[in-house]
Amino acid sequence: MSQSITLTYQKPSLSGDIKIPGDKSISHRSVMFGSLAKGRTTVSGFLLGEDCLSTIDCFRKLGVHIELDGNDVAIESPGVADWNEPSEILYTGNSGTTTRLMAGILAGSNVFSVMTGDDSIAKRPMQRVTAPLRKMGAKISGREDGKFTPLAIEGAALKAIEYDMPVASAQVKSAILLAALRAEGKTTILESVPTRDHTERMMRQFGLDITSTNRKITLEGGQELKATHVDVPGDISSAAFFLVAAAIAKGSRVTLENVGLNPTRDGIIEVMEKMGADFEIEMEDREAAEPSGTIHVRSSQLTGIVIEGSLIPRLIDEIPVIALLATQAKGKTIIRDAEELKVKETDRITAVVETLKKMGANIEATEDGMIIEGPTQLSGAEVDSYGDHRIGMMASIASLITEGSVVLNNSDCISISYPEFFEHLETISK
Ligand SMILES: O=C(O)C1=C[C@@H](OP(=O)(O)O)[C@@H](O)[C@H](O)C1
Ligand SMILES: C=C(OP(=O)(O)O)C(=O)O
Repeated sequence: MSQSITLTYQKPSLSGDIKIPGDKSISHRSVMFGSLAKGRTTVSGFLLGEDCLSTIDCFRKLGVHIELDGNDVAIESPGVADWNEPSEILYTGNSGTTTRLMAGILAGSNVFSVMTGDDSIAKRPMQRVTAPLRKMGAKISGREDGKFTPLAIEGAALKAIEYDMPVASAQVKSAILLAALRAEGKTTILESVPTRDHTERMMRQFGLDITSTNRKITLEGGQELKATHVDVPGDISSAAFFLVAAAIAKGSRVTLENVGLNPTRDGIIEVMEKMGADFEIEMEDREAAEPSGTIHVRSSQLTGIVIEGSLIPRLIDEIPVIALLATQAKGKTIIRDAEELKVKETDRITAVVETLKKMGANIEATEDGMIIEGPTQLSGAEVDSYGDHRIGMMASIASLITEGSVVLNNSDCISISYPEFFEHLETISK
């Protein structure tokens, strides 16, 4: 039952405050770590997006007791060594993070399990995790020899590896680190480009000894996790939609509270700065595992820039909405080194270019990104989310500045990462 919505705005000036909901990456990890640790872990600020609910569902099937009370979660776990062998298939829905991190967790567990997800997950590459996990001794079988879901994983005794990452991916790094926890010996991971470090930070929060210097991460297997409390900050990838909205809708002034500002995730801030956006950041001045703050943003004149190299992993999920931002910047914006976009929920290079072209943008796809020339007055159009939450939200934000309505088909997928999105859009566009 896919929904279609018509978005009609008279080019409003946006104003008001939004409290950004919990970070998706950190919410997933809070339930994973809380389930690995024996005892009671509590979480506040948890994201109630469908992807994170898929993670909860998987651990419930493994015998972990998980209670939700609004954005608070209480996890009571017997510890990884005493999970139940699930009688049902672990369904990971639309979530790449759940599927890949669970592969690492299940590889070193004591249970046999089968994991599968939706049609989008079925197309996403899994060899990037199954190959290194097999090197560690994991017993994994799967479609096309483990290239795709479904994956069947028989928990096994693992050994440490040294792994030079062939792709810049926090999901791959995290899957290996989670398996390394249960492996004999010291695992070393080498990253050529740094990726989000939420797993490393949370490992420390749960009392583990992990070192990370010069893109080399090491973890000794066999360490015990200590159950704790996790405070999840807001998701900068969700805030990105409203940062861009306020930057491009003339006369806007918007405050975004509770924005996670981990330096491995804040590439969009660097982009906005270079483009000449008008914003201020107030950092939350308390000790926390993950930094966060409030961002005040106003509309301004923007200039096109080049976005490439080590900046890409720091803003990979924000590229759809950054492409929209670039349609309103003067001159050329070039996004390169972003071929990973092709293996997200959909091929995001094609989806972004087709969607913005329908609205009249001057945008072309390249092998590893896109080139956008602005500024362009966008026009209303009928578009599709491609079943991808980030494409659906990008198109919805575009409707704030289009001449005429945007009809968005398949809008329901937005609840994957941001169930309150339309409510928040209403709040600032009234
Ligand atoms: O580790 C994570 O939580 C994530 C890592 C990124 O994926 P890759 O590891 O595939 O780059 C990102 O795109 C995804 O939304 C979440
Ligand atoms: C790519 C994303 O998530 P995942 O890989 O977890 O499906 C995303 O949220 O943009």
